[in-house]
Amino acid sequence: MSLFVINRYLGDEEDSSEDRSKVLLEKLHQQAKERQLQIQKEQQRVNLIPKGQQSVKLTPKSSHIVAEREPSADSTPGKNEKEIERPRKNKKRKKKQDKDETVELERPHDEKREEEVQCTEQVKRKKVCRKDLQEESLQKQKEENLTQSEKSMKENSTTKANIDSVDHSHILLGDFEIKTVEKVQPVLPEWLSHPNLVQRDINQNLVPIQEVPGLCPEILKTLEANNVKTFFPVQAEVIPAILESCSHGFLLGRGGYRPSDICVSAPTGSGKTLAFVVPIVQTLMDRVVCEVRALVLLPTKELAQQVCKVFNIYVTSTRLKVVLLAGQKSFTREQESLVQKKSSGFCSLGDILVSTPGRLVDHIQRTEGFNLRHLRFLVIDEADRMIDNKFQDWLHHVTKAVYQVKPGAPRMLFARKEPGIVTAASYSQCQTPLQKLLFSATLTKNPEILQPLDLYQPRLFTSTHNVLSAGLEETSNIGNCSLPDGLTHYYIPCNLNSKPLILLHLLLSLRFTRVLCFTNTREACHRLFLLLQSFGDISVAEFSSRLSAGERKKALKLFEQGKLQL
Ligand SMILES: Nc1ncnc2c1ncn2[C@@H]1O[C@H](COP(=O)(O)OP(=O)(O)OP(=O)(O)O)[C@@H](O)[C@H]1O
Repeated sequence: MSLFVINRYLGDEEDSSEDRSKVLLEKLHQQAKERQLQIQKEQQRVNLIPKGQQSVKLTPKSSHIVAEREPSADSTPGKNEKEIERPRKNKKRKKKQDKDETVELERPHDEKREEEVQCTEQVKRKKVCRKDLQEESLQKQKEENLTQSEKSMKENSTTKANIDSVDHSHILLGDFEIKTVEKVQPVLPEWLSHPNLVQRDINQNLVPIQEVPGLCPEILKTLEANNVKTFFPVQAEVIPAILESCSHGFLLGRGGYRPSDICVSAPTGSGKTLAFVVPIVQTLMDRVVCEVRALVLLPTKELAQQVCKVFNIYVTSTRLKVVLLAGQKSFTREQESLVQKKSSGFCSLGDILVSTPGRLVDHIQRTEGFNLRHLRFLVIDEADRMIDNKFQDWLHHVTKAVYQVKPGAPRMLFARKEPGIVTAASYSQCQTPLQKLLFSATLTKNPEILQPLDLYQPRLFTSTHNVLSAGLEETSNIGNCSLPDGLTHYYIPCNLNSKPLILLHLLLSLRFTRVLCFTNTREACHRLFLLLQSFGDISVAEFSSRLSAGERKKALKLFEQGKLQL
């Protein structure tokens, strides 16, 4: 086989005998010898080149050393690797050179020194020469690159202006193009950039309650009984929108579809509370079984109490029950007002829950039989504060409780499934929808902050939109806030120390009455209270979480009665 390969290599493909193969092997040997001789000749030719010429030759670093250094007596094998590589013929010449050097050592010192100086100068010159050559070749390379890039830049007219600014001291690698990049503009989702605009002036844009579509006679009667004859603009817009999403009852969305979530941004005193109380009461008033179907969350006990009071007024002519979970009562008493244990199991005692987030999470975790599986409305009042990081935990617990399946229970009609990707199959499945209603005086327009709420096709109603649109006048906005009518604000620039004195001046000299003064911490509130109380001339009370619920209630009552100045 190997012989066959050799034959092929030599261009002879004929089958051969043993003699023939011997001849071929000899041929091979002959060829190898010739090649070796050629190499030796070449090496000899290289060694015979004069030293001056060797230094001009641009060789790799290691060979520079050989060219620059004269062979010395103390040279170590490591230093003269190249010399070892030379053919043996050179050895004789080397020995001769070594002899010369020993003779050199015996020469007078000055002579030697002079030669050394000459030698170093020579080496320096050689180095400079080599450097010049290197620079020349680099320059050539640069020029070539530049001409190439200039050519391509000429072709591209858009970058022509930038050619002058090119730094010619650098080698250009490849083609380049300098473009001015447009600044990225933030884009709001459609529902935030194009909200439903609501008139701001509540005095001039009142709508008679009979003109608002969708209200049932019972509710109209209750409204009139409570001296509400007209709706404020935000109520006239929001109430019909919520009622429309419940036109097929609370068990199904309109047309069987999941209703849109609703966000309302309107100033303090614009009547937001009634905007969700009225439609919720009307939608749930015909319910058969008592289950928690509406949950209203507020950031503080007092606000929860206030909203609970309004609900209680509007449910009087219905079977609906409202439960307050805000820590006003002991936890056990709240549990008793929430669920009842019967022989058939636990049953809910409330249709509408008004709660603070912390207390609600406590009940979700610790109250046996309490569930949110039938929840239809989730109202988040003071939404900006509620979606603040401090309160974020409640959202996770509420969502978990809403989509929790009763252990061991058979799959019921309208049973709820956690929403996923919208498909034809998920749309055709009947289930009780959960609608989120967000209310705030200063609702954020930052979609990133609203994202955790997972709003479904939301609609925004706002009276704080600062774009001239739909024939509405531009509102008097401060950022995304707007001042309620009849409120004027002033500010007094002062240093920290003079603040209590200025307050005292307003109370004593200008005789301010029924003043609410806000501080940023409860400690600051307590300090200010002690300071003002020590003057004795003004009736002042403290109102913060330092006090018990009873003490706070008492202070609020005195303030309502006008018995407190501050
Ligand atoms: N249609 C109405 N007619 C007469 N009074 C109303 C009407 N709607 C609300 N009010 C009264 O206006 C006052 C302010 O209403 P409400 O507390 O609902 O405002 P709000 O927008 O919720 O304010 P906040 O942002 O402070 O919660 C309340 O005293 C309420 O009774």
